[in-house]
Amino acid sequence: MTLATPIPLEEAQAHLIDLARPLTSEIVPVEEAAGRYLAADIIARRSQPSGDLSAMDGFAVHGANLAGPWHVIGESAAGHPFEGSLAAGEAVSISTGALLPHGAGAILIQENSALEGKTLCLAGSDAATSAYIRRAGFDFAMGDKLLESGSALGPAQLALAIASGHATLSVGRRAKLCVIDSGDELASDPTNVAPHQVPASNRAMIAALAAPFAANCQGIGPVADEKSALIAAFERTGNAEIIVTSGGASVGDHDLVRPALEEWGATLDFWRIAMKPGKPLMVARKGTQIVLGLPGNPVSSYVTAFFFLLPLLRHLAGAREPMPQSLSVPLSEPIAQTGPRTEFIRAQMANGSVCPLAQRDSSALRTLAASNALIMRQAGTPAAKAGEAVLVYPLQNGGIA
Ligand SMILES: Nc1nc2c(c(=O)[nH]1)N[C@H]1C(S)=C(S)[C@@H](COP(=O)(O)OP(=O)(O)OC[C@H]3O[C@@H](n4cnc5c(N)ncnc54)[C@H](O)[C@@H]3O)O[C@H]1N2
Ligand code: MOO
Repeated sequence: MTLATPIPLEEAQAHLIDLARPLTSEIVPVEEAAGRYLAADIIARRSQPSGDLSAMDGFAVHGANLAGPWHVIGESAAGHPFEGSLAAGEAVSISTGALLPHGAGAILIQENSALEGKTLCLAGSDAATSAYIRRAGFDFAMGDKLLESGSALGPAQLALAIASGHATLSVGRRAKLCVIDSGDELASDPTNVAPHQVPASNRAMIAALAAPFAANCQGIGPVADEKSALIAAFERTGNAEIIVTSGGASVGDHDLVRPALEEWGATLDFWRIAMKPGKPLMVARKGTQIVLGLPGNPVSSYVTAFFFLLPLLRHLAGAREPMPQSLSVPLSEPIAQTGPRTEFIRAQMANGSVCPLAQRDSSALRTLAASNALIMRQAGTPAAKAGEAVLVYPLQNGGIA
C-alpha cells in the first residue's frame, strides 16, 4: 500500500508496528540483561526474605515481655544465625538482616538498650517492638509473578530477578540494524570538507540513538546519488533486519531512494506523515527486511528515528510498550499556533517547566544538541501562553524514562 496523502503520526506508528512481529527470544545472564525486554514472566523461585529477619541492629527478645529485663544468651549475625531458641525473658544480640531465632517476637534497637554483663534493660523511650521484624515472604513469595513478559529491564528489575532466584533470563532478541548515508554532497571525513559538501552526520546520530535497542549496527556510505550505487548498498545489508536510510526521499530529481528500493525489489508501504519535521518517510519491505527511509535534514532524521525507528526496534525486541513516553509540562514561554502538521519543537526542560527554542529549521543541529525534550503540538492547535501545560517528550533513553 502506498499512501500519497499525509497520514497522522499515530496512525503511521501503529501501521509500522503492525508490519513486524517481535523477534525470537534468547537466554542471557541477568547481569547482561539491562535495557532488554522480558520474553517470559519472571516467577519467584524463592521467597524474600526466606525467614523472619531483623530490620535493625539491637536485640531480638522473646515476645512475652516487651519491657525487659532479659538475659542475653547469644548472637544472631547476618549470615550466622543463632541456632537455639528463646525462652521467656531471653534475648540475643542481632544485626540488621540477621535471622530471628525461634521464640523471638520483638526487636529492641541498640539506641534504646543498656547491656550490663548478660543483662539487657530498656534505656530509651521505646520498648521492644515487632515493627522492626521483616516477615518471611513480605517482599515476595515463591511462585509470585514478579514481572510480566514485555517488561523493560533496568537496574531494579535485574536486582529483583537475582533476588528471586534467577541467574539467567529469557529476553527478546534485538534486531540487527544497518544505517546508510546517501547523497553526493556528503563528506565522509568531517576534517576535510569542500565548500559544496556537508559532513555526513546522520549515520552516527541514528546509530547512537538506536544502539540500546539494536543487536549491532552496520554503517554504509556515504553512497552516491546513483540508483545503481543505492541498489548495491541495499545488496550489502546482508542479514540486517532493519535498514535505515536518510535523505534522498523527497521529490527532487536526485531523490533516488524510492526508485532504488523499488528496483531492488522492495514493496513500499507509505511515505508521507503529517508531522513537522519529518514529512517524507518511507517504509518498505523486502522479505523479512524492513527499510525505513528517513528524511535527510538532520533534525528530521532525529525526530523520525525517535518516533518510528526506536518504537519499531523496541517492538522487535519484545517491548510491551514500545512508544516514547510523554509528560504534561507548563511552558516557560508562549508558543505560536500550529499549522496543518503535528509539530515537534526542540525545547529545554528544567525545574518543572519547558522552554521552546526559537530555531525551528530542520537542519539546525546546534538547537537539537541544546535540547533535552521535544514539545508536541497537534496540528491546528491554537497559540499557548506561558504557564499553560503542553505535551513533552523527554529525549533521554530514547524516550523511555
Ligand atoms: N519541493 C519540495 N522540496 C522539499 C520538500 C517538498 O515537500 N517539496 N520537502 C522538504 C522536506 S520537509 C524535507 S525534510 C526534505 C527531505 O529531503 P530528503 O529526505 O529528500 O533529503 P535530501 O534532500 O537528500 O537532504 C536534505 C538535507 O539533509 C542533508 N543530509 C542528507 N543526508 C545527510 C547525512 N547523512 N548527514 C548529514 N546531512 C544529510 C542534505 O545535505 C540536505 O541538506 O526535503 C525538502 N524539500
Ligand atoms: O519535514 Mo522536513 O522533515 O520539515 O524538514
